[in-house]
Amino acid sequence: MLLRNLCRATLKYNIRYYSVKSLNKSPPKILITGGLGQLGVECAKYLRNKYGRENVILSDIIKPSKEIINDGPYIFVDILDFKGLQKVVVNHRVDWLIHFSALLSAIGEQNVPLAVRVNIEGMHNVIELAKQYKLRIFVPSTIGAFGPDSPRNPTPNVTIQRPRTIYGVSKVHAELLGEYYYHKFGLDFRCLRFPGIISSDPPGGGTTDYAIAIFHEIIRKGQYKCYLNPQTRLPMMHLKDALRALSEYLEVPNEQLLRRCYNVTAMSFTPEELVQAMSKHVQEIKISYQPDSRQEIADTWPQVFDDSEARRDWNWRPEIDLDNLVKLMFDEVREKVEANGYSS
Ligand SMILES: NC(=O)C1=CN([C@@H]2O[C@H](COP(=O)(O)OP(=O)(O)OC[C@H]3O[C@@H](n4cnc5c(N)ncnc54)[C@H](O)[C@@H]3O)[C@@H](O)[C@H]2O)C=CC1
Ligand SMILES: CC(=O)[C@H](N)C(=O)O
Repeated sequence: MLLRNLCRATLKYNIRYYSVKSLNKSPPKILITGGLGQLGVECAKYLRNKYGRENVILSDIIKPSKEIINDGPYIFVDILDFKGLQKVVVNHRVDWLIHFSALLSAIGEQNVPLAVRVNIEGMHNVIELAKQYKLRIFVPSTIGAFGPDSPRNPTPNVTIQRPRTIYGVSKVHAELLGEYYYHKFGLDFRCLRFPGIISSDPPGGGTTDYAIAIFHEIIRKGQYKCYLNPQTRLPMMHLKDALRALSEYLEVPNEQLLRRCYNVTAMSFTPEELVQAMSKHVQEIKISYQPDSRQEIADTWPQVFDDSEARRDWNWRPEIDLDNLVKLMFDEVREKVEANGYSS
């Protein structure tokens, strides 16, 4: 089954790749903002494989490691500096902008003024820039763009959105602004609402982070104190599926898209179910539960995400289920922990 899915994905990928080549189009020049976070580094690797090393420029306001520099082009870009952004787009002849810079849900609640600046003012800058230079712009949204008034199981693509975090508010603002610029100015705005993304890299301060931290803590110490209740169900996806979704979505012809914002997901699980799946790989897991302020956020978010519109319009299909995710995470995190040592 997995093999069949992989073959189907490879075939699809090749067809798309061939279609770009056969039209004799040169690959797009892509700029990723906020690129040194959980998603950006792997996203750059993924897209460099597809479009060429020099065509994907990673940027952030953080000093990069040697590995980042060796991987491909990296530059300083502060999304709050409009002139600086203009200079980069002009000098590097950017075609596509992938806008990752943001403060996530939990960290955003700790510094609301900064979240307003980065998530809302930053969005104003990049969207104006994309309009001025006719860029294709991708902005990720999130399950956090929904709130207590939204249907939670399942949460459809179009429904009530009344989030209670500044992160969610800023993402609804980004979705609406993007759709407005699309209708008003013809801007090629594309947005996927992601669930919690799981990978071995450190997450940026979200509500779904437990599902990453638990692997690091169990491998290092054999125990984990979870900040969510055992029955808190949230939609999730492995990073590999998220990057494939992003990359496939960016290549869909405009006329095929009936929306500019799509829900995508792969699975939903609770901490309890995750522990159960993990227990097939380790002898003993000591887990305790001590809910904190993130529980209140999780209680307002979707439990099951309905991504049927993405499946219908551009054939979105996740490939990694819970058991595969757990296996991948054990392999990836073990490798990291062994490379960096067990104490932290
Ligand atoms: N990780 C997840 O589970 C999900 C992520 N997303 C979205 O995907 C995007 C990327 O997420 P992550 O990589 O997890 O976030 P992250 O928090 O790991 O990385 C965000 C990056 O933004 C950068 N940044 C902050 N202020 C900046 C500024 N003024 N100029 C330029 N860069 C700045 C930070 O240095 C950081 O490297 C975000 O927009 C997030 O909302 C959406 C749903 C799920
Ligand atoms: C789901 C997200 O957007 C993020 N991981 C968060 O928990 O804030």
